[in-house]
Amino acid sequence: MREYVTPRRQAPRLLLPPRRAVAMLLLALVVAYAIGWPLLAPAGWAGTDYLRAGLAPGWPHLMGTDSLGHDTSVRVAQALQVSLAVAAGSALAAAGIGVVVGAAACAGGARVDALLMRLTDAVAAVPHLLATVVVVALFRGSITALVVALALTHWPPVARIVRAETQKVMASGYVAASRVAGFSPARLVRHHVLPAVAGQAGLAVVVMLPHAVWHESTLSFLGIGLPPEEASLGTLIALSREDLLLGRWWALAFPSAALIVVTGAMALLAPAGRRGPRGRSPLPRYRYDDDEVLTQALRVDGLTVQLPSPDGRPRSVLADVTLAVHAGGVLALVGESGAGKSTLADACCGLLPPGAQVRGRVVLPGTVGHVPQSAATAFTPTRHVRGQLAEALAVADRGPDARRSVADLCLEVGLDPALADRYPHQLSGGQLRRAAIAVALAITPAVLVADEPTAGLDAGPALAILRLLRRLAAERGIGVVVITHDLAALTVADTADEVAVLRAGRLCELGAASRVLVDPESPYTRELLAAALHSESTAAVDPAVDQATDPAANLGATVGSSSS
Ligand SMILES: Nc1ncnc2c1ncn2[C@@H]1O[C@H](COP(=O)(O)OP(=O)(O)OP(=O)(O)O)[C@@H](O)[C@H]1O
Repeated sequence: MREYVTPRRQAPRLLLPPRRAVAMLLLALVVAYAIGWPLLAPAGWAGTDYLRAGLAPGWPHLMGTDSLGHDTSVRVAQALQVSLAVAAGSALAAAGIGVVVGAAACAGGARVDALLMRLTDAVAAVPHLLATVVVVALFRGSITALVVALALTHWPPVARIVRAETQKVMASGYVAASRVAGFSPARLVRHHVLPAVAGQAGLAVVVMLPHAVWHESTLSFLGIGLPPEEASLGTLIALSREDLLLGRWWALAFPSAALIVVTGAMALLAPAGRRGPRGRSPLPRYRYDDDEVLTQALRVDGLTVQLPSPDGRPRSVLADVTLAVHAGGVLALVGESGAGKSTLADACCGLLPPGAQVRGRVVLPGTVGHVPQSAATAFTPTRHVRGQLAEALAVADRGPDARRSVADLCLEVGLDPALADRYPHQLSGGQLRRAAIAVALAITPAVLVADEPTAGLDAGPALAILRLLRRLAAERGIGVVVITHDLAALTVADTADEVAVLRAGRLCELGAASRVLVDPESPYTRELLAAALHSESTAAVDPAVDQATDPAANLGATVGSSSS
């Protein structure tokens, strides 16, 4: 027995994760110190004054003074100005070059792409520090030379990411739809490519910032960056060697601390991978209770779900939903678009999005199989279906089904096993649905939740899918929840035992299909039925088509017979 209860309210979401908020605060303090302190400090503190040379930290020179009498706090602030300018300049320039090269490689055709990618490989193959040393040696002592050198040696990763991201976006269905709608190339770039690439370019800038600070410090420390009289973290650390011999530890300690703080804060700015809201998995927690005997395959008790709306406030999507699915039975979940059907399916499968607030419970005696609304999302597009089915069989604890093969699974869902050697996009809509059902069945679920398994299919194939689910429920003795808009198909064939009608997140009718579909109590169900029975799809149900698309008859279907 597994029970899913999430009664806890989640804390309101913060604008920024705490780690990045701390990084922003630290950086703001560093920038304020770097810019503000040289202006606020007494005028003479930045100049040479042998009378105050080598003073230890104390009042009024809190960080002490160096061997020429410069106040260390002012020198460190000036050095931070240089480091921040070099870091920001080189990171922005490298990202800019990378974006231009990556986008040009995508837009310029195969030859330009090959040429630019070979150039990218060549630049990436040169050791960064060595290349930077050569460029800086030609223009010694110039901040501009440092920025140019760092930018010229650090753009290749950005170019590669931008090229890959642009290729992915250009191959996507929404760009194809925009092309068909007549979008010009410039509009495609503005609407689709730039928003996708902007995030990666921004990330590249953030990652490059601390890297550039270290490079600048290293070069100046080695004496090939900025001249010694120019304050930079690298030159201050290099000059501190002599002070250290005289016991003036502060000459090394404060520039080093500034270097660690500024690079640490910049590194913390980069986003980390997240597992869910504030690092927690969005999957539900299950509680096992073997003593309780559950007669149903799935039970939902008083489930209330709130999802975050765009303004961040929770919005009620499901309210106090209670229903059950019997083993071997089919429950059809119907309702208008936006009623909350998919949210209920997601709650049963533990797929609610981060930030969802849940009350009530979902009780399952075993595992749950999920057939997603878009069957293609059940598969990795770059791998054959066979490998993915085999993987699903291998990872599942299948008990008595342990010896089943991919072919058995395909035959069970009425899919020609030969079709499993194709990529997902080489299957028709109906074939892909069957393959997605096969993946869900591979784990031998106690309950199968199929979200709109008939969406986009003609009446015949849609009916065949509903009949397949009916047969699976009976043969396997599992509970099936089928979400559908297709009330016409439900009324034509005996495909559901019970029907639950959702309206605006509330259950407005629940009962035997033979009653609800013939003599509904709720006026809303009557409206839904009337609309469905007058739709074109009802008229299109042709017994001959239905027969031809029956699971057994579907074997051997060709790719060209796409039905969606
Ligand atoms: N991730 C989400 N965050 C916030 N709101 C969401 C999210 N997903 C869905 N919603 C909202 O929840 C409500 C119910 O959506 P749901 O997808 O469950 O409806 P549905 O009945 O399955 O609709 P359809 O039949 O069109 O698929 C909708 O108003 C939708 O805008």
